[in-house]
Amino acid sequence: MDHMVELRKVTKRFGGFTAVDEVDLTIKQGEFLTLLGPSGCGKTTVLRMVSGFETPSEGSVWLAGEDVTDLPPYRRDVNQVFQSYALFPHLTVQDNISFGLRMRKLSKAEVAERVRNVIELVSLSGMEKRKPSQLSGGQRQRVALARAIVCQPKVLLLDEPLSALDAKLRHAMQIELKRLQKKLGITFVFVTHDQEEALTMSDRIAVVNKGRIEQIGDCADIYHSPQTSFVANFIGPGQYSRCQGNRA
Ligand SMILES: Nc1ncnc2c1ncn2[C@@H]1O[C@H](COP(=O)(O)OP(=O)(O)OP(=O)(O)O)[C@@H](O)[C@H]1O
Repeated sequence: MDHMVELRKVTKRFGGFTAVDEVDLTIKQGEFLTLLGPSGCGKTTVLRMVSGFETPSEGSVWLAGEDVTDLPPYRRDVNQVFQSYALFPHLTVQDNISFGLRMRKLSKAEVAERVRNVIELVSLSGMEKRKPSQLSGGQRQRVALARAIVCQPKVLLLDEPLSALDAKLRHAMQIELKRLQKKLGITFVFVTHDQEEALTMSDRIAVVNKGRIEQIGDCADIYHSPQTSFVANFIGPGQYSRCQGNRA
């Protein structure tokens, strides 16, 4: 199945307010797709309809060719990394990461093996017994990421996952995250309001404004051929070097 995530004419209203307005979006298997737009434009609401925490007012949501519009979150093969990380403070790194697997009733040996692999993948070896309070921001972010990928979801949703990090660490994690995504082949739907971050990481970018997708395309499309004045102004000059780094 080439189309991993599909939104068909999805609208979400909160009372009389339309937060998401007839959005059509198709995301390919293994793609890194970023929803980019200013605060309040509807990015998180789109993500929440993919995860199932929000139900569309109109339209349908499809995952791997299946209409999941009416399925609850736990029946969807997606996982999410939150801005706040949402780690359990009383559990060690190891136990935070294995939590979801233990709920799935896998054998102890299999859980241990998967956790070991993923800890190595996100460079947290040696930190297994620490609690979140004994970690730096970047290390906590890695735990959150490890916890999300250890269950091997088909789709990973990331809502501003790097926004709590300082600029230097943030840039390092952008590169790291992109590398991991390619290696794992998981479809990523990434939310940010940061143009530079979107250009650095994405295969394609959907620019969102007032609940609508204004334009969707790869970095070069968005940067060189903005189709609306909103896209042109929002992307702004001077960001293209990021994009070229990404294409290498
Ligand atoms: N449960 C809700 N009830 C009422 N309005 C809501 C609800 N959730 C979101 N909204 C409104 O819908 C709009 C889109 O919100 P959303 O969180 O999707 O934006 P966003 O683009 O993710 O913004 P940010 O970058 O600030 O997180 C906002 O105006 C918000 O106030």
